[in-house]
Amino acid sequence: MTTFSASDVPSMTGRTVVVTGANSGIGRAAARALAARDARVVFAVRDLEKGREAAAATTGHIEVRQLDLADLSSVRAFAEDFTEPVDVLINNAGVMIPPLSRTADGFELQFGTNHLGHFALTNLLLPRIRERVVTVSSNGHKVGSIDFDDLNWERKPYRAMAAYAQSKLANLLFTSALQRRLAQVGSPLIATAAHPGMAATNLLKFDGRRRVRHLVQKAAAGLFAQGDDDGALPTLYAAVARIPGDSYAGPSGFLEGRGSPKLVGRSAKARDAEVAHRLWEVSEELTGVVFPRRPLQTA
Ligand SMILES: NC(=O)c1ccc[n+]([C@@H]2O[C@H](COP(=O)([O-])OP(=O)(O)OC[C@H]3O[C@@H](n4cnc5c(N)ncnc54)[C@H](O)[C@@H]3O)[C@@H](O)[C@H]2O)c1
Repeated sequence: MTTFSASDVPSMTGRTVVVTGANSGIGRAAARALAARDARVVFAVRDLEKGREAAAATTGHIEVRQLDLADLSSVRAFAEDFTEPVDVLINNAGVMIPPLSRTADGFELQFGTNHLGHFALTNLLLPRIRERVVTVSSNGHKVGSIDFDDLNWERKPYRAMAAYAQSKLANLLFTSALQRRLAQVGSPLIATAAHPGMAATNLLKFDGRRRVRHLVQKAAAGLFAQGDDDGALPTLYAAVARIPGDSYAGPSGFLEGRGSPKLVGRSAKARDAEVAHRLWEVSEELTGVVFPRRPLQTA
């Protein structure tokens, strides 16, 4: 079995890594580890103030830039301002089981933020990406399915957990479809994915509106969850290890938490190439952002 810890991250001197949601949790821990290996790390954050606070507490070459994944105009503005090369993009930011709410463009918040925001960001940055795109999914993808008839919960009663699971399944389908497209155009870039197991981050923050569910989650997190640094290891592994495109990294320890990261399996639904292709096409329509026609890095 491979063993991998933050000290196995190679020197990142001269490399730029963009981490969405780098002000908190797993993203922050991954960003810290990459900065410690001399990467220039761009904190792509919704709240500039929180981003600056997190950056001030991080040693290394950090830049903070505003990005609201729940607003496509913000995603476009971020990508337009970003004219320099990006070696690794880490699509980490996420929201989990909020009450029904919508993005600026009217998408259900979890599908819109976790999937569509990152879909648009990745495709807009792709001509400047040199190595890989890492997208953070979840074990929760295993109970997810993609409801093409009602992706945004406009017709059926809202079930926040099912919407989270759909968005995390979408993260894996996106990774596979992206990898396929990259290979088709002869690009050496790779798309990988990761999940942290369970980590005690702000994602599990107590929300008075869902008292019982959150108390159960808090208890589970207290018993089983890892800290942010351990939770970030699969992300780091997916970002730097010599692994093939479309790899999915997760933890190997007890209850899939703790322990060295390794490549892990995914649900049958996450391996469905037809669904991945259809989701890609629908995501292009919904966001108005397409796989770039401009030349990508080629082998
Ligand atoms: N913590 C866990 O146990 C766990 C388990 C499985 C998967 N994950 C995944 O890990 C990733 C990181 O989550 P975390 O646990 O570190 O939680 P976290 O709440 O600590 O971090 C989430 C980050 O996403 C950012 N974010 C949310 N909405 C945004 C938006 N509209 N625009 C820009 N940034 C936005 C937040 O500001 C925050 O920085 C998520 O994708 C989550 O689904 C976490």
